[in-house]
Amino acid sequence: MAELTQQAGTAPATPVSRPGRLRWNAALIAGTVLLVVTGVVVTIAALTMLESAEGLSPDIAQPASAAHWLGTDDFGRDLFARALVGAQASLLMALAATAISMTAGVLIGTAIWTAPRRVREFALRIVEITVSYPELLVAVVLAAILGAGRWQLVVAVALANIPATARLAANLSGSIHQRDFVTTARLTGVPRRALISRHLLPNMAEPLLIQVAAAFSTGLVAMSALSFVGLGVQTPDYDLGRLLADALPAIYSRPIEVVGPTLLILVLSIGAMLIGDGLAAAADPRVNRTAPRTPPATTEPRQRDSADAPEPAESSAPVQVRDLVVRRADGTPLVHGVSFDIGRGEILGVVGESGSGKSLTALSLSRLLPEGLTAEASRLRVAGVDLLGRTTRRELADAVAMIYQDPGTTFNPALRMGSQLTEVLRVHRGKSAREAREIITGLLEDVHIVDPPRLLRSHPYELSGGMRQRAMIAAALAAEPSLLIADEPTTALDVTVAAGILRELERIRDETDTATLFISHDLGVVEELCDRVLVMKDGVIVEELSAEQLRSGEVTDPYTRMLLESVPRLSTTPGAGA
Ligand SMILES: Nc1ncnc2c1ncn2[C@@H]1O[C@H](COP(=O)(O)OP(=O)(O)OP(=O)(O)O)[C@@H](O)[C@H]1O
Repeated sequence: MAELTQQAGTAPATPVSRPGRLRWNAALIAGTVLLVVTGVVVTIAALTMLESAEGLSPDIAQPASAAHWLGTDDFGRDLFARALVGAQASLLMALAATAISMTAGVLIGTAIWTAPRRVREFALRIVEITVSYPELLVAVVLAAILGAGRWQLVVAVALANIPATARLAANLSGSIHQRDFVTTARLTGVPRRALISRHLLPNMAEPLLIQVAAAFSTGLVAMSALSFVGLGVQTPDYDLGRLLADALPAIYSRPIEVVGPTLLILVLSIGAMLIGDGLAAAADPRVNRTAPRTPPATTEPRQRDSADAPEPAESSAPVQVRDLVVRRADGTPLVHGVSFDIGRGEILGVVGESGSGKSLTALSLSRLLPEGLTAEASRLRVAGVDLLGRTTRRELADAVAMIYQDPGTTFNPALRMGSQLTEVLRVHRGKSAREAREIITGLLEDVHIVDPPRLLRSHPYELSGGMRQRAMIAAALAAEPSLLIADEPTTALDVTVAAGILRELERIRDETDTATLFISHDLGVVEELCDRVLVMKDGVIVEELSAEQLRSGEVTDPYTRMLLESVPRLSTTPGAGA
């Protein structure tokens, strides 16, 4: 098996998003140097030049000279020192406003995405409405309400900046929410706080850093503007805006008075903008890649009114599905009354063309139907858990585990594999981190990972597609699920790697009691792997076959026959195919 020899650290077969590694570029370096140098200079100035900046002296209204680089004002205060000290005040206020607006905005934005659907839609609308008002206008109104003063100014500008950050955070959460690793985390019952701190925030870091730079730059300019028009810092305090306002009356007679504050506003805001541009340029475009097929929602299937349906036959199978119907919000059925069982240690294949309802059937069993879709059935059970009633996250996690098509989206790119793979054991089984690592190491060995400790130390992007898919299988087995749903688990893998994954599924069938629902387009794979096969078309099961019937071509439905005929076969008969 080709991928077994591939160790962590080699090039991945299927690249996944790779957050966190900052790639420096000219804009980022220039912006950082500009801001850091200015920050250091103004901080030193605030500590050492306070007397020249604020002490009265007889040298009033002096022109620029070696002693006073920008001259002095009408009270004999050194304008260069005042500009530097004022810049420090502006810098600190802009940092405070940025910290407040970013914290509040990110909390609001991520909370919106973990809220119930109606609350979320309402909150998103409110955010959209508030974003439509220009920030500066909102800051002016708030500053007028709060009154003049340093902290009032900080609060006004911070509040005005919150909607933009909240919208960005909500949009980012929305897109990350749809990725498989978040779906998995929800399926395994990861608490909401951990979902936000472990899975959402680390994957939003890059765009949020860019937003920090933008919020700082616009905040600094807004504060300076408000102080300039008299709504911010008041005499005797001063910031850059206040210094500009003080210089205004003498703008024609002594224009040099505006030079210091103007230059410092420019330097600080350009520094922040360069950092923002640099971060945007450095951002790995793959970070925002989303390849979700199954947006999460814990839609609870409804008990179907089965007055005219026949009484379901008693069955001891761990997975029992009767009369499953999945509908759109407008009532249109997408899956029409599907029924099947899966026995212990049995692999049931589901085949059919794209859109035939395979995934929706599987997602009904894991309660992860996309929003807007509802499921009804007269029976929907996995290992005694009635999915038509109320179930806890833990019951669901014990009952069902999923392996997805694209191992590149299955794991959170920001976390090491060890932390993710042990999550279900720590969350559900109450295992200590050490116990969880031991168990998962054993499971990784079972799925033929050569060096489990090394894999546990790696980030997902350091692994090949085959290794990630094996790790996904190990994580799924950690929950000891009664039902394993494998939704086209080999589609994104090359043939050799795919063969290894199929062998793992066979091994699970042979060595455990786990029932497997194996979804595939590929009838060739299904006839090799599965014990039984359901053929779906337009949301209906058109035929159910044993693997033997499929192999020998004993099919009755024309659609199945057509699918069979489309499977390429190698003939070993001499002369055949010539
Ligand atoms: N969120 C949704 N809203 C509305 N219709 C949907 C939604 N998800 C799927 N459908 C529709 O339901 C039908 C069945 O989709 P499903 O994803 O189950 O098909 P599938 O057989 O798994 O296809 P594929 O092999 O391409 O994954 C399709 O017609 C699809 O367009």
